[in-house]
Amino acid sequence: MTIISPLLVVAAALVDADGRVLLQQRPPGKAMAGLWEFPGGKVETDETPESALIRELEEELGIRTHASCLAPAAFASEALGDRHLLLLLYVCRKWQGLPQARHATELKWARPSQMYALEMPPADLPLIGLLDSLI
Ligand SMILES: Nc1nc2c([nH]c(=O)n2[C@@H]2O[C@H](COP(=O)(O)OP(=O)(O)OP(=O)(O)O)[C@@H](O)[C@H]2O)c(=O)[nH]1
Repeated sequence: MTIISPLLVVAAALVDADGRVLLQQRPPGKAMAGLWEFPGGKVETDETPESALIRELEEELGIRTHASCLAPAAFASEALGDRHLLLLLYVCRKWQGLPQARHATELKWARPSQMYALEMPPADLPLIGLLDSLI
């Protein structure tokens, strides 16, 4: 039997006062370039999922938040090349700073209903409806 090692990724649905969610566009040169995704990234050794997400939000957007502001919301489980992606999605409504695209090509605020018209990674598609029922 082949053991597929899971790739643990954390991501945030940052929700604004109008119920819109921040998406970022993956830059050229990265896998899935051009697709719109939730900010986040891989959980590194010795990190908790929450500390990894706090680090990624600071690196990618220049915003600061706290573990108490990260509400576990949904997860996705999807084959990704020779790995298996486990993506943990948190809802976050409270952060400090104005999100800036430090790594992404562009940022966009979108309601879940608008996400169906955007190109997003396959793992994210089941998350859209779940998010819609949560925010
Ligand atoms: N951040 C994020 N990653 C996602 C989403 N959906 C999804 O399939 N992924 C996948 O999860 C993996 C996250 O890796 P990444 O490359 O963004 O992570 P990272 O910031 O640690 O990048 P690095 O490897 O350049 O250091 C990628 O394979 C990415 O395609 C999503 O909504 N947000």
